[in-house]
Amino acid sequence: MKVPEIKPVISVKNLAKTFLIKKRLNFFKSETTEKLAVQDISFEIFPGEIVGFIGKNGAGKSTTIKMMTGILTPTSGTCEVGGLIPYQARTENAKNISVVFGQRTQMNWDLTVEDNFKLLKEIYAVSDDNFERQVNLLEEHMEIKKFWNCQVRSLSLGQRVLTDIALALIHSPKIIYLDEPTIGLDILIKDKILRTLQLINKQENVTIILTTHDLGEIEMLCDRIIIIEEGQLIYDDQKDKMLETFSNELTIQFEFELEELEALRQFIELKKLEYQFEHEKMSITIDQDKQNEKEILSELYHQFSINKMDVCRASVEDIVRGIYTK
Ligand SMILES: Nc1ncnc2c1ncn2[C@@H]1O[C@H](COP(=O)(O)OP(=O)(O)OP(=O)(O)O)[C@@H](O)[C@H]1O
Repeated sequence: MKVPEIKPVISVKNLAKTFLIKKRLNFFKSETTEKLAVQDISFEIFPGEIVGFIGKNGAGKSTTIKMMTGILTPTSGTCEVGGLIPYQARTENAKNISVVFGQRTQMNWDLTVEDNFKLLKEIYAVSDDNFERQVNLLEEHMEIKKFWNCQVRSLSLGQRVLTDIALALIHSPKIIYLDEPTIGLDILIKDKILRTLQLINKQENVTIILTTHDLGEIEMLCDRIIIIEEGQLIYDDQKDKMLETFSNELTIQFEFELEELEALRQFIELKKLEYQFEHEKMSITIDQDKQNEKEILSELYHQFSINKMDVCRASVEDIVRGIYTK
């Protein structure tokens, strides 16, 4: 959708996955039930897009991604990634993609970081020149050489995830799937990881598919948001469009003089605004479809002694919370 005339790098059509769950009732009998994890999902992803895949626990995100990476075979529908059917051409597909799980590592714990990089170089048959170029690029952005001679088991969680992401980029994949990459990490390392992903995306045009429950991460990194709910795709659009469409609410927070409380309350009720207050701090919500924000702000300033005013529009988090609870 960034550049519609370019061919999609991922094309998913009417994808569905049903799991068969066998439950033993007694020694002789068992019962098989079906779990429809993904139903009739279709979308296309274009080279260089950063797409946030979100949804509640158990919504079907991982199952969809597992079909895109070739780990699972769909029950029906099709999925094409870089011109390949991932579950039919797993080895070929693996050369074009990388998968990073925040909770798990693809590195060998007993080897050093350097040895893990060299091992993957051999597995993906990366040439010496490309290896050097990529290691230098990753050093520039992620300072991986600091841990070069460390055994993986001695790394902290943050250092390990950072190194895992760097390692995932060593064969210059076209697509990188990240599943909760920054879970449990402190704000500094999280920021470093997200900035590096942004840079890699810009410089190398790597397509990024990110699954996370951290909507701040989505807000910072993603161009586009796909929401999955009970196995179905319920939202797919550019992040900016989502903000534009749904952020018609504006919250104004300010401090006021307590003796003006009653007059202020009358003003707010007359304007039919929603409000909350605690001590001398007031928060009012303006629905821009129904109320004129400029007029209200100007009247507030002229009629009351207002201090420290903040105007906040809805964030991706507010909007998604609204969509989830609909
Ligand atoms: N191998 C499996 N066998 C049976 N059911 C499964 C299997 N894998 C997933 N499911 C079920 O399919 C549904 C979707 O699971 P999935 O892991 O795709 O959700 P998710 O959106 O990734 O959730 P989370 O955010 O918790 O990781 C859930 O009800 C889950 O219990």
